[in-house]
Amino acid sequence: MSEKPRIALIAHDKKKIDLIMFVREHVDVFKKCALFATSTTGNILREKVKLELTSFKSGPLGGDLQIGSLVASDEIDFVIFLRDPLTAQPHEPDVSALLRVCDVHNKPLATNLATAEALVMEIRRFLKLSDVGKE
Ligand SMILES: O=C(CO)COP(=O)(O)O
Repeated sequence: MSEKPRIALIAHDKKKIDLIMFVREHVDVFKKCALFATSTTGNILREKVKLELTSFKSGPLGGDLQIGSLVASDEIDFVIFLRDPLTAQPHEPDVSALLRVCDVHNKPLATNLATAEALVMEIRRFLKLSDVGKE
């Protein structure tokens, strides 16, 4: 892992509120990381949590593939992708491609909140941050 963990944050529309609440809860961690996001997810996190992120195109317009490309070139360490398993996505092939490339390159990937919590615990340990002072 690089000195500053590099994390991609993505959420499908029905999961965006869950992601905002999750990121708020662990904002002390996320502030110490380099963050990447798809367009709408990034805009919402910037507005609601005041985080700095590098954002790419919206998922349906190729953003998942752009993030997948960073995973393939080892420019991302963790992916938190709260996907909506109950709604058909027009860009499902792109979603699958991103999940696949994470497996190909053995990148930690959380697709639900329970796993995202486990990933953040690991990042806290890496950053030597306790969870006592978290918001
Ligand atoms: O669709 C997405 C992931 O597949 C997310 O894209 P947005 O962040 O632009 O909504």
